[in-house]
Order: sequence, then structure tokens, then C-alpha cells
Amino acid sequence: MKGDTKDLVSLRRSADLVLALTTPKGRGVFAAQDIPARTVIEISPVLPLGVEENESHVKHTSLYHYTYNWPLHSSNGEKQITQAVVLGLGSMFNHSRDQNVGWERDVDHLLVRYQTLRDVKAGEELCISYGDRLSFKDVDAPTEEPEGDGSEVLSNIQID
Ligand SMILES: C[S@@+](CC[C@H](N)C(=O)[O-])C[C@H]1O[C@@H](n2cnc3c(N)ncnc32)[C@H](O)[C@@H]1O
Repeated sequence: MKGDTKDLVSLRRSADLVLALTTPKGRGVFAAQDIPARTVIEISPVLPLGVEENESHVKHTSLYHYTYNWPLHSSNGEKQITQAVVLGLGSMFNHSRDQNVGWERDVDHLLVRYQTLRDVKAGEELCISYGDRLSFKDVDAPTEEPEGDGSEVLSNIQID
């Protein structure tokens, strides 16, 4: 390829990934083969949004569920936090508190790199952590146990 190589970024996508279309979390990325720890499985380009564009528009759409916090330098050099839409497979990783994939922003190249944190077995879902403040009910979260001996719950069951 012609051109100055400093303008080229090597991309990576593991061939050992499949997209499952119907899981309790919606679509999700799964391992088709065993994948060793510390494998870069995906590099996704991102589209950073303007702060105003995000606040007034994207925040009110379903696209907002596919964005990551992203640092932005405004024209006066001030650092702001906005959102970036992650293009490619990066947008398909679901959340788990027991994540097996880590990710890092490459702000200079407008990319996110995803890497396995441990050995992953074929058939396992590949998940990242979205942090503690989720905007949806985590299907992995343990259901809350009723307090007491449960008799107050049983007394609410209606029998015809
Ligand atoms: C970045 S998208 C991931 C791909 C998404 N599953 C899809 O089908 O397009 C984030 C959305 O996936 C779903 N999701 C991700 N992790 C989840 C989890 N642990 N429990 C329930 N839903 C989850 C939520 O609807 C969330 O807003």
C-alpha cells in the first residue's frame, strides 16, 4: 500500500469470534475456539461526538447505549468528556461483573483495543465491564433474597 505508514493503524479481529443473535442480553460475542489470555481480539474505530451533539441529540436515542466516555479537547484547549460511538464489533460486547475482556482507549488514533484478561474457553461469552452505573437490569445480577423467613412473601400469594 502506498502512503506514509505513520498514517496507517494495524487492525485486529480474532477469527475465533462469533456473534450470537439471541441471548438474554440481546446480541453478544462468543468464543468459537479457546482463546488464550492477553489476546487482542478486536480493535474498533470510534466516532467521537461533540458535547452538544451528544447532550441534545444522541443521548435521547438508542445509539446512546453504544457509546463510551471519551475525552475531547475543545478549541480553547480545555479537556471535556463526551461520548464516542464505537464502530465495529466493539459495540457488541455485553456487560459482566466477571468480565473476561479488558479494553483501552487509544485517543490519538480514535480506537478501542479489546484484549482477553484470562484464558477463555470455546462457547464462553466475551464480556467487558460497563462499571457500576448501569442503565438496564443486569441479567447476571443475583436476585434479591427476601428478608426474614419468607413467610411474608408466602402470605402474599393469592389462592383462588
Ligand atoms: C453495547 S450494547 C451490547 C449489544 C447488545 N446486546 C445488542 O444486541 O445490540 C449494550 C446493551 O446490551 C444489553 N446488555 C449488555 N449487557 C447486559 C447485561 N449484563 N444484562 C442485560 N442486558 C445487557 C443492554 O440492553 C445494553 O443497553
